[in-house]
Amino acid sequence: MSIDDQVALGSISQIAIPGGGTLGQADLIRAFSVEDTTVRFVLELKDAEQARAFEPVEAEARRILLALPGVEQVSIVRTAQSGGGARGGDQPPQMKLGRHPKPQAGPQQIPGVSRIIAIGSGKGGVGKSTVTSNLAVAMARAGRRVGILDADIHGPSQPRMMGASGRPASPDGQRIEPLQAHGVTLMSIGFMLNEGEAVVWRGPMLMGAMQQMLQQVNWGELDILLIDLPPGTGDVQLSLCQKAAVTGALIVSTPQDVALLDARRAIDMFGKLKTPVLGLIENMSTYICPNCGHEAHPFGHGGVATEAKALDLPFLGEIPLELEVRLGGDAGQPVALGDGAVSQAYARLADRLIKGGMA
Ligand SMILES: Nc1ncnc2c1ncn2[C@@H]1O[C@H](COP(=O)(O)OP(=O)(O)OP(=O)(O)O)[C@@H](O)[C@H]1O
Repeated sequence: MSIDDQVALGSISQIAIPGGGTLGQADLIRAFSVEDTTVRFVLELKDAEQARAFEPVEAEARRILLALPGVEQVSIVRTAQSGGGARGGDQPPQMKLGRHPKPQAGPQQIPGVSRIIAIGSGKGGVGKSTVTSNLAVAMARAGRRVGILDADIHGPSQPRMMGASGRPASPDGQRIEPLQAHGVTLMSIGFMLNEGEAVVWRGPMLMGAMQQMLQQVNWGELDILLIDLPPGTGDVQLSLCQKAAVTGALIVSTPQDVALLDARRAIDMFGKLKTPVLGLIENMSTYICPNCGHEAHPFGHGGVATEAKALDLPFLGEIPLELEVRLGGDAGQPVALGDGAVSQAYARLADRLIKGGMA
């Protein structure tokens, strides 16, 4: 049965919203679409606080839509990407980051966060940040409560990839309110810096900054927090695994030998830090020419699966090389929001992690 999108939209317009009025009056619904049996839309909200307050509205909308004949799936994403107002505009929050770490007895849990997964790579530029943002979106679409901590101090790219340009607020200078983008709770070390500012923390200062990002951010209730690490095997990885109870690490690599060699070093490092490696992901695997459909393998193919086998680690899947991935990343609209081949590859990856109890 085909679903009339105006009927579907109209069915949720009378839902009462926090602060008075109805969803329809408040004009908060964006990108409403109906495809086959799935209804999708974005609820565009002002900030993290409003995004939280709208949880019951989302639940009610889901309930009403699922009761409509023909609707089998509902995907609602709450975003709060714009700066301004209570979130502190375009200035970094008034909170000093990069102080000396507080003494702590071993790795700590983050209150409310069930699992922490670090995403690492040996080599730079293999797509670790792209995989992080898309995997987060895919898991959010699968109904998980997901956060991203962008800890790539040398080149934080999550704000751009997730399209979050505002600044988090820290009203009391002690706690930080993360942003929301595409249904994902987001904090980046990049939000704490002025544009063009370089980070030169090392050793203890870096450890203090990592501790603050983990413990002083109001993460809320999350099923999973993904941590986008800098490439390689440095201080951030060390700080993270010493400060936080990391459930495990995912390693992203392209299939060619040089990348795999570096990936092996990263795997070795996580072993030394006693952080289990949950599996390997091959990025930029197959390239299918959009014009003629020819399949090519610019970086080789299957190298990561072979490596995983040799190291007796799970191979979690491969992500094709596609122009849409880069365009989506540059535009702040991760390709996993759509329905193409790459989005499906991410949905499979998310499903595998969820079914494996890792997310
Ligand atoms: N599957 C893909 N298809 C096409 N382009 C991709 C793919 N994966 C990543 N890219 C592009 O490759 C570039 C590098 O990706 P990304 O920044 O995610 O890598 P990284 O490993 O996090 O890099 P860094 O070393 O800077 O942390 C980006 O421009 C991204 O859009």
